[in-house]
Amino acid sequence: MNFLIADTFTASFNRLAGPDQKAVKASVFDLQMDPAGNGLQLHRVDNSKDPHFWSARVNRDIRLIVHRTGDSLLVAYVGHHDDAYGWAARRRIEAHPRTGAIQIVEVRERVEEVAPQTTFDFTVPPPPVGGDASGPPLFTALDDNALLSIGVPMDWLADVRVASEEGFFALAAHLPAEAAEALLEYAATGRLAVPAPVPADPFAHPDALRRIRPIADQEELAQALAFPWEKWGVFLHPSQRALVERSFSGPARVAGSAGTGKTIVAIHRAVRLARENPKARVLLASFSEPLAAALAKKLLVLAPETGGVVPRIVTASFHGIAEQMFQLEHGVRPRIAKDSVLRERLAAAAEAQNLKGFTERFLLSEWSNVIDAWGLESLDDYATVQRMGRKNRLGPNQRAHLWPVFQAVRTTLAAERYTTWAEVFGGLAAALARRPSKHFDHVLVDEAQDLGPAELRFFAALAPATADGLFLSGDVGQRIFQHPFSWAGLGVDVRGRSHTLKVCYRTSQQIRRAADRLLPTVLRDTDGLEDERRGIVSVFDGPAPDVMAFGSTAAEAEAVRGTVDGWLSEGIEPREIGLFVRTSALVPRARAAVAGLAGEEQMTTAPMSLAKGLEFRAVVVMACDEGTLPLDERVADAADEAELDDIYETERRLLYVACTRAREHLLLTGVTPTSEYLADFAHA
Ligand SMILES: Nc1ncnc2c1ncn2[C@@H]1O[C@H](COP(=O)(O)OP(=O)(O)OP(=O)(O)O)[C@@H](O)[C@H]1O
Repeated sequence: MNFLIADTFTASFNRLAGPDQKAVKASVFDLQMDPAGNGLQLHRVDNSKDPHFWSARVNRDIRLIVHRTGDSLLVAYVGHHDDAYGWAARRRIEAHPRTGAIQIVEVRERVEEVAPQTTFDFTVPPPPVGGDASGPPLFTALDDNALLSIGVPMDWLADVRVASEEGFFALAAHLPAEAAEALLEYAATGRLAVPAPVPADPFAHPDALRRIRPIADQEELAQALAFPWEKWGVFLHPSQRALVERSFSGPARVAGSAGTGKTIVAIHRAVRLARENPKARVLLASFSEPLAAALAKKLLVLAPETGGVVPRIVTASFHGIAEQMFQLEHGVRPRIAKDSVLRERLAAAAEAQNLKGFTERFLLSEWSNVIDAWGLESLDDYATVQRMGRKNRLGPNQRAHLWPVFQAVRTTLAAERYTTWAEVFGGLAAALARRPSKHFDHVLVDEAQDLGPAELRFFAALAPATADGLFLSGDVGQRIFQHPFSWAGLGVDVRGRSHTLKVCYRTSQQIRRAADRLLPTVLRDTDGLEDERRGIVSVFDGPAPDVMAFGSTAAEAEAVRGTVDGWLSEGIEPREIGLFVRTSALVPRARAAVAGLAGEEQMTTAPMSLAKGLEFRAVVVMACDEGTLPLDERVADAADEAELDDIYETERRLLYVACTRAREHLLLTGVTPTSEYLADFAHA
């Protein structure tokens, strides 16, 4: 007997109160042990169009809906008595006649009963569902054949044909996800997804697996029920699953814009690799300590069993793992020169060498991004380095003037036993590359777009040069800390092994679409890999983001406070609210706006650079003022037009990262004159 659970079950289970959940768990475990359902008073749901629905009694009020066919038992839904029966009455579970994937189809006639015919009422979606008197139909060019090929159920063909842009999301909620996504992608790009081949077993279809998962044993069932709100723990998009399961002969990369589940893929992949080889040691690294801690927490969702694979999966920040490896190599921790030390040594060296015409900020940036990042050791190296991303054309004379300053700083730092992160990464890379035996069997790196050259070398040296040795996930559109450089040039060639995720799970369609306007539709990295961002779709919709400009910071604070207060009264928890500003110095402006609101201390207020990897139900991006975004000091330091372009681009990306942390609500505010980016953001 195949025992399966559907995402509709975990979602409904998640909505129940604690004691009911406990009772449901016990019943589901019983059912797994004894699929005949003895003791659960199984009986057929007779007012359903589908004769295979049965209900099981959990307690006086709660009913479990299961679907029995041949030798399969699918746990489909759970709810209070009437709700559970009503759900089953409005559903059929069947293989789609064209794609062959098992679908949970909402029966069309019943939906009409739920949303009765209205003549002209915008509060209830006017039937046909998704149609809208004010907008032209979106899919008239697609005939039944085309609609069936992407998995639109027969019941819904007529509705899709008349759906307008405004009404589409009302309709999408009734469609199987693969059909809704394919239609959204078509609306954005004019391209229709190519259907997957029809498998012999309808439950094995990739689109069926995203909503229905076979459960092999009690352990898997326990895992599936332990964290029902973490849907990703059980149900993956077919494109995510493919990247989790696939074996790559060399370094591989998953790309995709914000919220497409790159981190989720990396975590699943780490667990898959650790499970497959009981001896494998796996490293799962991310940009910062908080992000590494978040990875560790998510790992427990996939592998909650004690013992098991988790102890063999090391989660660490980039710096954290480098520090550990450094200690192993040298027996001491590295003494890292902070920026303040570097700034001071650079200023001293510049004065000693009588260097004129370069700002302190430029010297630090040139040191960090060129001299130190690439480990340059001579004027010859400096004269020929490509200065990728620092496109300014420093002539040979300027470089010759600058070099003695940098050389003096190197000497001073060495004498003081200081080192830098780039030196630590570079030194370790050189040492580890020579080792035949590696510390880890698989290295997975999240937020890889912000790896510097020395860091990339380090991770490449840490990973074995075998299949599935190195896996990187990241989004070029979110690169905010590093200048671009060629990965292939450093031996990490992911061409042919790079895949882009296109379904956004985090951010509503409205917010994502607005944020996407901040970036070009196609991003190309230095190795020529293209990231096409037009066909991205979000799986849910919500209110459009708001953009507001004010005459003073006081007026801005008042409006932000009003909006946040509104969110709180809607039931959004304070910890689900984030306020971001361009710099740390502006954080007090955000704090002042929420001062005195209930739970203000639980709200995140931070500079945008710390927003990466996080997510909130509601986000405010404040202080988007002219001079702040892009940041005047950075702009003033640009050596030429090309470098200015680069600064404008990274500043845009910072805003993109901050905005895409929002799931449902987003507000952008500034004091007039506001940041020029707000206009890009607001224009449709
Ligand atoms: N298959 C899935 N089912 C349900 N939710 C998912 C799925 N995949 C991802 N998510 C959710 O989508 C959100 C974004 O996922 P994740 O953080 O992995 O995206 P990301 O691509 O790494 O984002 P970013 O680039 O912005 O850091 C998370 O809340 C995650 O739980």
